[in-house]
Amino acid sequence: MTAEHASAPAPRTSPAPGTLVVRTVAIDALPGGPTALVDLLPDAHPLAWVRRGDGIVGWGEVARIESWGPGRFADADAAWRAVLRRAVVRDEVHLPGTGAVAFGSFAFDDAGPGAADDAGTDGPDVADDGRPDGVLVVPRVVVGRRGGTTWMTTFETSGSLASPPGAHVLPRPAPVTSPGRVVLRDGSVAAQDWKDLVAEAARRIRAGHLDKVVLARDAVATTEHPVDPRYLLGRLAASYEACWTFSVDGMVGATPELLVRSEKGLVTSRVLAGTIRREPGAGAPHDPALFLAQSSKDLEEHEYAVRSVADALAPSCSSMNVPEAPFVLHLPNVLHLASDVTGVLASPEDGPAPTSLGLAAALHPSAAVCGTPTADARALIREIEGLDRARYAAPVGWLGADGDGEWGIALRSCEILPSDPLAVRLFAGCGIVGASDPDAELAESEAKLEPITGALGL
Ligand SMILES: C=C(O[C@H]1C=CC=C(C(=O)O)[C@@H]1O)C(=O)O
Repeated sequence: MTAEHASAPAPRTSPAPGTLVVRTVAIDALPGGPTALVDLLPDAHPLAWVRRGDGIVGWGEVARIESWGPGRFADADAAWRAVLRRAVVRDEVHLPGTGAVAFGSFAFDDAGPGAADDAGTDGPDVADDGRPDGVLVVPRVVVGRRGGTTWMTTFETSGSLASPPGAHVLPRPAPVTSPGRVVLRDGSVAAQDWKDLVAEAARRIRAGHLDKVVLARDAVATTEHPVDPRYLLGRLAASYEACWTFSVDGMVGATPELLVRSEKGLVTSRVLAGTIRREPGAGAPHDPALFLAQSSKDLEEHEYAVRSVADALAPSCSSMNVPEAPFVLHLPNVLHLASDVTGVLASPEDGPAPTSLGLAAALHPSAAVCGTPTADARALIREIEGLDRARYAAPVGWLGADGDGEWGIALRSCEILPSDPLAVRLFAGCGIVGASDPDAELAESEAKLEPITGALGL
């Protein structure tokens, strides 16, 4: 069913769906290591969803689905199913990520391009570029690996299943290029001014207007040479193995937060909120993990995030497991409080179960990136943040033909601006509660920028 929204343009599939011939075959094992898949990617528009060396990468584009506004998820989901109705698929491997898949990236906000400009944003001109609020890219070639199995999927608009996959031989991509000298500057809101926003948000929370809000900031990196996304991907995949390294339509990053995975009826979400820097400097606690696990401010932030995920998943699940206490996730830059929420997808009597993208839509925006209550937090973000979040903090991932898939929250990420290949916009946000300290939050946001600044060579 296509969602209808008066102000948003209708979704678009280009080229218009014809018959798609999809074929997956097993191929020889790749070398081991976390970058084996991303090392295959060509420089133009690489697609990636990789963790610990497994996952899928893709290139080329056989179809693109674009959607806008509040219906961006449902419209994209419906358009994907329309593509699949005309697809002929032969899958000789049958693993998650084999057969027909599309890579997707969505905007954080419902309001569409320009929303933050109305709030007086003074950043780079990225909002009114006419870009869609959601995109699903159907590649020409996918290579995937899971456990010991490696496969290739080809997508063709002509040909037959009898013919061998057109690109059975793995490509030898052009050498990865360095961005050269990189200069980082403040984005929409100067770092020092951002602390005032944090103080204002904490004041409103203490005054009882809301419980929690996540405030984000951006920074802009300008580079000497055009940014080769693979330069970032290789470094992120090697350094942040516990994260999902992604690249979809110019959005590149390594997120530690899995919004939802739906696989054969099992739903999983890794919820993160509550953070301590790895090297917080003088006066730091002797054992940061213990400090974090006992920090009432961080436990409060975390509890809101877990609750929002559990509440959003509950209507779609017949049973759920919500851990009583979080564990501490260790990353090279920060430690997080983390909870893995799992559920069994219910089979509704009145129609199909939601796809992974439908579940992502129900979960977005969780309290890990927005706040509690959601509507109040969103309103405060729009009022004071002064930032067009674009696709930061929104679902990014992949969707399969059976609706299974994985969607991360696009954190620890950057947007390679289509309008300027020498500019990259980086994002980081922090959960604010009544006890939040502006200096500590600014330092935390700097630590959250590190995956991308490090990948850029800064
Ligand atoms: C919003 C971000 O992180 C979220 C995820 C983990 C921990 C968070 C925190 O402790 O504030 C944030 O909720 C970000 O990295 O930009």
